[in-house]
Amino acid sequence: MREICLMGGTFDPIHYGHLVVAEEVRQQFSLSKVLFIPAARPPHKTDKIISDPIHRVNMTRLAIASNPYFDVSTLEVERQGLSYTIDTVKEIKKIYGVEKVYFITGADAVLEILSWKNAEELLSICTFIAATRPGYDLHQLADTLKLLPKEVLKNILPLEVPALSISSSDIRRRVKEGKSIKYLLPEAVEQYIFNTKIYQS
Ligand SMILES: Nc1ncnc2c1ncn2[C@@H]1O[C@H](COP(=O)(O)OP(=O)(O)OP(=O)(O)O)[C@@H](O)[C@H]1O
Ligand SMILES: O=C(O)c1ccc[n+]([C@@H]2O[C@H](COP(=O)([O-])O)[C@@H](O)[C@H]2O)c1
Repeated sequence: MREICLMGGTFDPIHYGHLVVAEEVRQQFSLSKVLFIPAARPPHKTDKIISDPIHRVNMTRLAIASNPYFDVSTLEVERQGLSYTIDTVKEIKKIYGVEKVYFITGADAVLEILSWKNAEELLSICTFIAATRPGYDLHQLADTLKLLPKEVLKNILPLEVPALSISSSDIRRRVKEGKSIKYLLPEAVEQYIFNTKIYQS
């Protein structure tokens, strides 16, 4: 394998927004593997209450089970400290011996890329695929990205994906309010959420 694509996220829970983006990227870039990496401690969410990583890994495994190109890595869950992407990309390169690493982010996340740990180094060893999500159209994204330095810009590829207005926070809120979450995420994940009652307290 020469290239690998990573999809990092809190995945609390994973939903069809994540899955559609990953499948679209896999197809458009003809990739043989997309690795979903649940972040143990997402660096920009230290003030937020996040479900136990075990639950988020379990849900991610259930969600990707039917796609032979998708896999889950527990690398960040096993690592101590905050889940910095630079550390993950370096580790992945070592483990898989790949020449090229892609990292999928939503357009909202990529606009904050310069605040990530060692952003310049990260952008030199990894290509970011910035998927447009609802509210962030591609033209608006391109205009904003123009503000970034040229060296950074060449390693960020904006990509239009079928827009799904789904977010994990909305799903958690719906569960708390006793509303339906059907068709927002895979049925196995929906069952897991109801069996474990993770979002009900
Ligand atoms: N509906 C969506 N379409 C495209 N990208 C998405 C979508 N939802 C999340 N993403 C992207 O997937 C990555 C992981 O997202 P994350 O696990 O934080 O989910 P989230 O739905 O954004 O969660 P929350 O609502 O709790 O902030 C991020 O890069 C985010 O921008
Ligand atoms: O490395 C960083 O500094 C960094 C800062 C913010 C987010 N990230 C990563 O970006 C991915 C999406 O994060 P989030 O918080 O939107 O779920 C996840 O893999 C995080 O670990 C990484």
